[in-house]
Amino acid sequence: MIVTVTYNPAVDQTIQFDEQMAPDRVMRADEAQFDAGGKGINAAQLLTAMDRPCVATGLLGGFTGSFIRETLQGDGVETAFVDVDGTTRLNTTAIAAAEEYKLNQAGPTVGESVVDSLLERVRAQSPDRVLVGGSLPPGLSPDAIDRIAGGGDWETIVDTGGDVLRELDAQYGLCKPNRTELGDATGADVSTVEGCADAADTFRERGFDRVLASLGADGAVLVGDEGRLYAEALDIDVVDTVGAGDALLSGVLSAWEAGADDETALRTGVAVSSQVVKRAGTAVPDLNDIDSLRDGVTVRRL
Ligand SMILES: Nc1ncnc2c1ncn2[C@@H]1O[C@H](COP(=O)(O)OP(=O)(O)O)[C@@H](O)[C@H]1O
Ligand SMILES: O=P(O)(O)OC[C@H]1O[C@](O)(COP(=O)(O)O)[C@@H](O)[C@@H]1O
Repeated sequence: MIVTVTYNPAVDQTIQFDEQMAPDRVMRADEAQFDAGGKGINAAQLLTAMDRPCVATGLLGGFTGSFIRETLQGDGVETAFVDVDGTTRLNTTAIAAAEEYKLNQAGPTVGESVVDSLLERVRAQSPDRVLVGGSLPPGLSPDAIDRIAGGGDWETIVDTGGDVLRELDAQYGLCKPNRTELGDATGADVSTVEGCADAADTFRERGFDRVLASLGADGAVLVGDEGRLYAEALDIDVVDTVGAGDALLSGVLSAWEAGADDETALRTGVAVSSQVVKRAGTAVPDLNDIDSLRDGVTVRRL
C-alpha cells in the first residue's frame, strides 16, 4: 500500500474568466470551484479512485485544513494528518481567455517537530511505498523529505522541484520533475525529448532509481533499469493543467501497485493525466475509460 505525505497542502481555487486579465479593474469570474489539493493529496484521491490501498498524511490547519479533511473523507480517502497551528494555504488558478495563471502561497510556518509526528503516522501504516509530494512550508528544509525516505524500509517517491529537489540526499525509488524542474536541477539542455532523457539518466546517479519527467503537451519520459521510454501525450482539449503531474504520477504508481512493467505504467500515467487536464481544477475526473485510453498511448524506446 501507499502512504502519501503532503507537507504543504492547499485548497485549490480555480476561477475562469472569458476575457484576458487586465490591471486596475474588477475581473468577474464566470465559474469558480474549490478542490482539496497539494501533490500527495491529489495522488491519494486518484489512487483511491483507482482502488489502490492508500492513506493520505500531511499537515493541516485552520478552515482550509478542515475543508481538505472533509473533502477527503467525503471521497472515501483514508487519512492520518497531523494538525498544525497555522492555516493551510489557498492556491489559485485563474484561467482567462485560454491563458493559465498559477498563484501559489508559501503556506503556514511549521516547526521541525512535525517531521517526527509524520514519521510516526507513516510507520503506523507499514507501507510498501511512500510518496512525498509538493513544496515545503516555511520552517522545513529538504532534510524533512530525506528523513521520511530514510525512516523505514519503504520505497520513497518524491515529487518536488526547485532547490529542494537539488538538495535531496537520501535514496529514492523515483522523482518526478517536470521539464523546467529537470532543467533547473541538472543544468542540462531539455529542449528536446532526447535531451530530457539524457538529463533524467544523469539525474539517476544522484540517488534516484527511476526518473519520470513530465513534458506537458509533449508527453513524458520514464528512465530506469527497464530502459529509456518516451510516451506521447494524447491529443485532447485542455481546460487547465493543474494536477496534471500528480495524475501522471498516480497512474504510474497505480500500475506498479498492480504489478505492471514500466511501459504499461507510463501509458497508464499519460491516460490518467489526460483525463485530469480535460477538466477544471484538481477533483478526481472520470476514470472509467482509462484502460482504453492507456491502449491508445504511443510509447517508444529512446
Ligand atoms: N497540453 C497538454 N496536452 C495533452 N496532455 C497534457 C498537456 N499538458 C499536460 N498533459 C499531460 O499531463 C502530464 C503532466 O503534465 P505536466 O504539465 O508536465 O506536469 P506538471 O503539472 O507536473 O507540470 C503530461 O505528461 C501529459 O501526459
Ligand atoms: O506544493 P506546490 O509545489 O506549491 O504545488 C502545490 C499545487 O500543486 C498541485 O498539487 C498541482 O500539481 P501539479 O500541477 O504539478 O500536478 C495543486 O493541487 C497544488 O495547489
